[in-house]
Amino acid sequence: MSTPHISAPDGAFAPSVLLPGDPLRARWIATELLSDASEVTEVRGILGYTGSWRGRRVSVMGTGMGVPSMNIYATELARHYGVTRLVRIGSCGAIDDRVGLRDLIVVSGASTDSSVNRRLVAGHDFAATPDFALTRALVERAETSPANASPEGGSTSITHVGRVFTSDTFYGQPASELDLLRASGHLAVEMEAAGLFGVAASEGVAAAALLTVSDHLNGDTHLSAQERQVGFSAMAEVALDAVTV
Ligand SMILES: O=P(O)(O)O[C@H]1O[C@H](CO)[C@@H](O)[C@H]1O
Ligand SMILES: O=c1cc[nH]c(=O)[nH]1
Repeated sequence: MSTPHISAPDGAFAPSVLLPGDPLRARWIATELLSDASEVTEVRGILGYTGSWRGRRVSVMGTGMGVPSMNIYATELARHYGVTRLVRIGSCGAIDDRVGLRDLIVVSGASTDSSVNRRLVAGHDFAATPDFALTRALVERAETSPANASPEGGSTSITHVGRVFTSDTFYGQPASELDLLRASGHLAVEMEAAGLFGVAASEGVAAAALLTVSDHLNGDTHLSAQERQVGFSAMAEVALDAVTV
């Protein structure tokens, strides 16, 4: 079987799929972290892989950027491939000064300027929240994962749990809007989490989101490409641990 956007045969995906926005991050995770990984889809360059992590079967696939793209891939995975657990692993731009570069954010809820989820609630505002058990597993793994441990003890990055803002746009958010988001308790901005939580609710599957802070929008600081790779491997290992317990 294939769908308009996924060319994999039946059974090609594991029940749990990690979802980075960047398909090349999916490939990096498959080749560097998974055992026996094989490519299962490549339609439009959105790469998907299935392999194993500590002996448990797991998949990883890119989603592209933005809510509409996430909506397509998450829906097709849940509806046509029997996927029951979807975990976004993405980058984000922090807007709260308590959150630093490289920190992890386990998303507890996502506000959004996207209108997509309103279709689920007759035009009203949808509460875009993740699955509690998956979210708890992410928090526990982030706090104990060897990938996130420093040689001196403790963690290499701080793990935050909180609200983020899913934006339809990467560019052009005025500083006044970021001020409002910060004042109303949002830790960071990104572009897919609320869309994923909406699909999970309508398809009856579990979803969660784990983010690495790649940019700080208050101070205009950014991780280098090399640092992104190291930071993202910690995030990927935490998510792999959380979905394969
Ligand atoms: O790193 P990923 O997962 O792509 O996530 C973030 O990066 C992209 C923007 O550069 C958007 O998709 C945003 O949500
Ligand atoms: O959406 C995003 C992702 C990373 N960094 C940002 O500033 N925004």
